[in-house]
Amino acid sequence: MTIAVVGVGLIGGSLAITLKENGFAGRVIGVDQSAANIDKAIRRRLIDEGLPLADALRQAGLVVLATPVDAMARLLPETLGLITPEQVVIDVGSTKGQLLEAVKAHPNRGRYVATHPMAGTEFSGPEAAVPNLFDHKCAVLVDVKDSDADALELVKRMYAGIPMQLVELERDAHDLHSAYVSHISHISSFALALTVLEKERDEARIFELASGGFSSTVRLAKSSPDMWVPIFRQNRDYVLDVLDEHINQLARFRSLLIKKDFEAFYQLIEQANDIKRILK
Ligand SMILES: NC(=O)c1ccc[n+]([C@@H]2O[C@H](COP(=O)([O-])OP(=O)(O)OC[C@H]3O[C@@H](n4cnc5c(N)ncnc54)[C@H](O)[C@@H]3O)[C@@H](O)[C@H]2O)c1
Ligand SMILES: O=C(O)C(=O)C[C@]1(C(=O)O)C=C[C@@H](O)C=C1
Repeated sequence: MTIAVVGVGLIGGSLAITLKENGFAGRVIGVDQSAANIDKAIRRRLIDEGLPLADALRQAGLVVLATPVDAMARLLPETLGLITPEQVVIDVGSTKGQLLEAVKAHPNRGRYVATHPMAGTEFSGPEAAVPNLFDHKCAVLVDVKDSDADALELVKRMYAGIPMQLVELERDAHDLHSAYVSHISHISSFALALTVLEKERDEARIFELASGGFSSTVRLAKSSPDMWVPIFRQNRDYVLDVLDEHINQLARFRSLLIKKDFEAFYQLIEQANDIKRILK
């Protein structure tokens, strides 16, 4: 099968190379607003060639939208307007509500399957793409009742073959749980990086003293604003909901420190340790 990947960055590039290596894709055409990224993707053999969207759509059985989510909201209706009834379109975006709203009445809505592979890194662009990124992670399929049965079957086969575990969610549940489990961690890490950069003016000390603790909690702060600002714009309400709770929790630690109530501090850490039950 020929696949068109629109947005040949970390996720589009990683999916392209994964599907070529496992034989699902015979040929991958890249589409990207950045000619430099197309060149890099060809040089890294993530894609076979680069073409404009309309040309790529004439050849691809499956189209993967892998741009930031704001660009997707424009590209998805355009792409659905250009395909035949045999072609299938998916997106890999981190938010779903606005995207699904944008195509709810589209005559080709059934050819589209909304997906979210729950795997990634803090890096972006084709240089960051790797083949094993998705192995044994979870792929969320959203509002599957609105997709044609054959389109859904193809997309399930694609993800299951990687292999990934499939989870089905409605759009609101997807955006709420993504805010709670994924999006808040990024704000927390951006804020931590800003905190340390503000307080520790001696950058050499950051480099010397940073060990696993700081590095692991600040890793996500390296993530690109090009990807994350559109996510926060689209998922603002659920992110605000969980951010308020996060600020409350920070305030609890602050208040106990001020009161020198280290017994309660101990209990709070024990409560936090409960996360070990879920994530080993
Ligand atoms: N990074 C992650 O951890 C992760 C994980 C799962 C899903 N996602 C989602 O995957 C999508 C891509 O993220 P990424 O990390 O691969 O980003 P990226 O920055 O690595 O790649 C995005 C690519 O899209 C291109 N692009 C941007 N606007 C375009 C447009 N209008 N037309 C054509 N190309 C365009 C860019 O030039 C770039 O090559 C996002 O929607 C993101 O929410 C990201
Ligand atoms: O591990 C990372 O670096 C990620 O940011 C991946 C991550 C996440 O786990 O929050 C980020 C956004 C996605 O939509 C899915 C996965």
